[in-house]
Amino acid sequence: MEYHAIILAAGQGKRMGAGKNKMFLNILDVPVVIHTLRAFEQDAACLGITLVINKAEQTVFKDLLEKFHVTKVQRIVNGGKERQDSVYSGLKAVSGEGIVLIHDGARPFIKKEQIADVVQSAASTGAAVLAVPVKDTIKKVESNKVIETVNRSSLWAVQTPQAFRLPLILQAHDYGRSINAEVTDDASLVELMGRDVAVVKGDYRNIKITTPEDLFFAEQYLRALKRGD
Ligand SMILES: Nc1ccn([C@@H]2O[C@H](COP(=O)(O)OP(=O)(O)OP(=O)(O)O)[C@@H](O)[C@H]2O)c(=O)n1
Ligand SMILES: C[C@](O)(CO)[C@H](O)COP(=O)(O)O
Repeated sequence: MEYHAIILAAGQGKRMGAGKNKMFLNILDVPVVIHTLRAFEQDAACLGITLVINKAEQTVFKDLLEKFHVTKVQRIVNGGKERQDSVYSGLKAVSGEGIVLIHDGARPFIKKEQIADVVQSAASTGAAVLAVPVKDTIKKVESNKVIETVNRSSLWAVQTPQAFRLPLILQAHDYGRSINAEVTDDASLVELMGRDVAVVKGDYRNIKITTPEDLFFAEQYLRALKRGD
């Protein structure tokens, strides 16, 4: 099932503390965002990529795309203040009625098989997310004190890609803006409209590079892959 990919790379990387957009940080000499883009570059089902970046970083990104021979980026659009705004900017640039896949540039280890699974699910249900069951005990905490231990049996950690029929996710983002909803993922907006979102089992290795520790683990993981562990 073919799809169009919107790749988000317009954050500031504040939690990484690198003083720059973490998309430019290297994992084994290749920038995070290039690792991510390669997953879609090498997927024949990907019809094209809309890359969402900060306007001020356009030249740097274009140089990286050329240096690493990324050819599927059809358009580059300016990001927004929040992730939600950046997604909206990307959605407005995509046309058609097919499946659109929204993915964090900060998740470089997505695999073609997982992409195919979530796209296939969205094609039949309209909206689908990758997720993995939570492994830790989750507690609500206030002022360094446990308020509640949450029943873990139905908790899943949601990832990206999230895939949608384009008209549905556009409608959901417009609805979210009409009610000033502030969400941290796109499926939340579909849920706010009372529509179902399918969950597709993902992979724990599809981590989001957020803090320095993630970069360390990413490098070790990639070394192991190269060794064939
Ligand atoms: N205004 C924003 C914020 C985030 N992102 C992208 O959304 C993905 C997930 O966001 P996150 O991991 O939070 O990245 P940052 O916002 O850069 O991180 P931080 O919150 O630590 O600043 C990243 O690929 C990031 O580049 C984006 O395109 N536009
Ligand atoms: C979309 C997401 O990756 C799903 O887990 C997550 O919500 C992004 O959160 P962030 O704070 O913008 O990284």
